[in-house]
Amino acid sequence: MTAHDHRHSLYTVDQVRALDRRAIDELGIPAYELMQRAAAAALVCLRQHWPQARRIAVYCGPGNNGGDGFLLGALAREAGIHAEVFALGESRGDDAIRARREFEHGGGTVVAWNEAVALPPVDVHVDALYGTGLQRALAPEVAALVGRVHATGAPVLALDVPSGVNANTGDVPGEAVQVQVTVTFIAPKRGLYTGLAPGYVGTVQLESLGLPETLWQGARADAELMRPQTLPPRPRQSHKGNNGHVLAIGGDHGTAGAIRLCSEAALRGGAGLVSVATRAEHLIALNSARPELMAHEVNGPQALEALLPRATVLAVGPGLGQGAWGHALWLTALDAQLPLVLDADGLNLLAREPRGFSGPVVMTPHPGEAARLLGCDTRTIAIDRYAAVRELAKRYGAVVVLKGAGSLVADPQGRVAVCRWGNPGMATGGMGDLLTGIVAALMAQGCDAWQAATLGVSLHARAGDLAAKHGGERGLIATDLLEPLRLLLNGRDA
Ligand SMILES: NC(=O)C1=CN([C@@H]2O[C@H](COP(=O)(O)OP(=O)(O)OC[C@H]3O[C@@H](n4cnc5c(N)ncnc54)[C@H](OP(=O)(O)O)[C@@H]3O)[C@@H](O)[C@H]2O)[C@@H](O)CC1
Ligand SMILES: Nc1ncnc2c1ncn2[C@@H]1O[C@H](COP(=O)(O)OP(=O)(O)O)[C@@H](O)[C@H]1O
Ligand SMILES: [K+]
Repeated sequence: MTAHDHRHSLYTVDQVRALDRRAIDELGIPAYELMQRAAAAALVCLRQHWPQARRIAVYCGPGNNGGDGFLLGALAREAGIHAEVFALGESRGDDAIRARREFEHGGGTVVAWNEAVALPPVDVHVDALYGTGLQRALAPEVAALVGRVHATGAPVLALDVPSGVNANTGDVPGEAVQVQVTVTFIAPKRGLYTGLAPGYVGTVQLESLGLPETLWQGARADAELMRPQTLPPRPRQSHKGNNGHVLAIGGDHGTAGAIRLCSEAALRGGAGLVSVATRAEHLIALNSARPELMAHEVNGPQALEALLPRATVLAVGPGLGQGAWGHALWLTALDAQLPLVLDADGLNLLAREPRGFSGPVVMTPHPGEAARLLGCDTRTIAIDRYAAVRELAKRYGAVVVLKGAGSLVADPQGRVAVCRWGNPGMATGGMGDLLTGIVAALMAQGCDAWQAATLGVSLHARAGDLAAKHGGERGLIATDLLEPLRLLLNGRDA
C-alpha cells in the first residue's frame, strides 16, 4: 500500500479527523467550506443515482453531519428539488448552526422532528443524522424514525456514514439506517467495510472534496482494501514437484465432507499434489469422488509422521474433531516444523491448549472460533473486529483471517487487509473448509503466509460472488465455488 493510494487505504475515525484537521490547518480550507463541498458532492451523488428525484426529505442530527444535511437541503432547493428538512435536536457547533441558518435564509423551513410528524412522500430520503461522531446506539425515538423511513420503501442516501453504524469498527450497536448509497467524504472509514456495516451501507462512494493528493501523502492509514489479484502464469517447464504438496489432516468419524472440501479446494487452488490424512472409513469415498487426491489411512501420530517428509504445507482442522485421534494428529502436525493452515478444530484445540509456532502459520477463525481463542464472547469480537484480528495475530504470532462479511487479515505487526467481496450465499456449511484448502495451496505454490491469506481470502470471496451472479445467493453450495475459483486464479473471470 502506498500512502497516497487513499482509495484503497482505510482510516480510523481519529485518522479521518486528523486528515480533516490537516485540510483546515495546513491547506487553509475552512471547516465550513469542507461542509459546503461535502453537501455539493452529495447533491451530485443524489442526482447521479436518482436523476428523476424531485422530492427529498433530509433528516439532520445535531452535529456536523446534520450540518452537511442542511447545506444539501439548501443546494437541492436551489436546484429545483423540493427538500423537506427535519431536525432531530438543536444544532451544536458553529458550523452546523451556520449551515442551518443558511438553509433557512434561503427560504427553507426546518421542521423539528417528533413522533407526531408525518413523513412526506419523497423520492429519496437523506440520512444526515450522525456521521463519524456516533457515540452510542440510536435513541428509541431516532430508531423509530429509522423504522418509519424504511417502511416507506423509498431509497435512502447516507451522508458520510449510515446513522447507527460505527464508522470506526463496523459494529451496529442498535438500529441503523439501511441505505442504497453512502457518499463518504474525504477518506474511506474502515468501519464501512466489515462486520455488520456491509448490511447497511449499500454502495459506498468516496468523495475527496477536491483535496489534493498531498493531503494523503504521509498520512497514516489503518488498513488496506484488498485488490483483485492472481498468480503469474506457470513456467512452461513446470512439473508437479514445483507446485507444492498439501497434506490435509482431518475427517474424523462422520466428518468426511469437511476434509474432502478442503483437499479439493487445494487441488483447484493449484497445489501440485494433495494428500489427505484421515480415517480409514473415508478412503474409498474420497478416492472415488476425487481420484486426484491421495488419501491415506492415518490411525495415529506414527502414520502421520510417515507422510510428513513429502508435504510442503499442512492444512489442519476441517472435520478433525477434538477427541484423542484429532488431538494426537494436531500435536504431531504442530511439531512438524512445516507451514500450517489452522482451521476449525485445529483452532478449537489451540484455544484449549495455547502454544506458539515454529514456522509460518495462517489461522482462519470465524467469529465463534476467534472468541474461543481470545477467551471472550462473539459480541466482543463484533464490537471491534479490527482489534480482535490484530490481537489474535499478535498473541499467536500468526497471520490471522477473521472470517465473515468483510473478512479481515492481520499479521503480528498489525498490518490489516480487508476483503470487500463475498455474499450471504456463502453463509452455508463447508465454505470455510474451501478457504483452508485454497490458502494451503497458495502457500504450497510459494506464497508467504500474508500473500496466501490475502490472495486466498479474495479469490474465495470473488469466487462466491461469481457463483452467486450466475445462480443467485440462496442455494449456493461450497462446491459451486470451485470452477469460478479456477477461472479467477487464472485471471479469466471476464
Ligand atoms: N470535520 C470536518 O472537517 C468535516 C466533517 N464533515 C461531517 O461531519 C461529520 C462529523 O461531525 P461531528 O463530529 O459533529 O459528529 P456527528 O456525526 O454529526 O455527531 C455528533 C453529534 O451527535 C451526537 N451523538 C452522537 N451519537 C449519538 C447518538 N447515538 N444519539 C444521540 N446523539 C448522538 C453527539 O452528541 P454527544 O454524544 O457529544 O452528546 C454530537 O452532538 C462527518 O461524519 C461528516 O458528515 C463533513 O462536513 C466534511 C468535513
Ligand atoms: N454474509 C457473508 N458475506 C461474505 N462472506 C461470508 C458471509 N457468510 C459467510 N461468508 C464466508 O464464508 C466462509 C464461511 O466459513 P465458516 O464459517 O468457517 O464455514 P464452515 O465452517 O461451514 O466451512 C468464510 O470465508 C466467510 O467469510
Ligand atoms: K449519516
